[in-house]
Amino acid sequence: MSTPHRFILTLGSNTQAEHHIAYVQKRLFSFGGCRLRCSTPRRSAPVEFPLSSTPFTDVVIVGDTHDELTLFSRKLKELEQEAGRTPEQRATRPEEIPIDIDLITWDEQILKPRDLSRPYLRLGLTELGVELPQVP
Ligand SMILES: Nc1ncnc2c1ncn2[C@@H]1O[C@H](COP(=O)(O)OP(=O)(O)OP(=O)(O)O)[C@@H](O)[C@H]1O
Ligand SMILES: Nc1nc2c(c(=O)[nH]1)N=C(CO)CN2
Repeated sequence: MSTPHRFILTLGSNTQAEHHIAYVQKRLFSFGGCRLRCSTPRRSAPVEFPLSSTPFTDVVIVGDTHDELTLFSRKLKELEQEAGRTPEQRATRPEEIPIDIDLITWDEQILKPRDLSRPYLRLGLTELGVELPQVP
């Protein structure tokens, strides 16, 4: 079998966070051929989010999968919608984030450079003993 791809992702929620994060974690664990390790959920003030001052809860997940990037990204987008982040919800209540799934890295690629300095990501990675890929 091919070498698996290694990823780091974050789950963030500012609305019924415990419920939405638990739901998405359970669904992620049911993805075939995907190994995961999760940080403890952490609450913190919103970063770069002018729409609301409600705290976010975030979980950092590291894992590997035999899926290719396009398929894995599509599964995450579908899961986001299944968990309540539908186009309708985004349009009508943009200040509510039931769940935001952000794929931060894929093997050595940084997909979301903007998120790298966020404290919730740093703290979760430290807890998991994982370093970010080095930018050349
Ligand atoms: N500066 C901002 N001003 C207004 N809304 C923002 C701002 N930053 C984030 N948002 C809102 O937060 C949501 C989550 O941001 P994020 O960058 O994760 O985008 P996304 O829509 O989930 O797309 P992606 O697929 O890139 O993750 C956005 O959809 C937007 O509604
Ligand atoms: N603390 C924190 N701040 C954020 C987060 C997040 O998950 N946690 N997500 C955002 C976009 O969805 C914007 N700001």
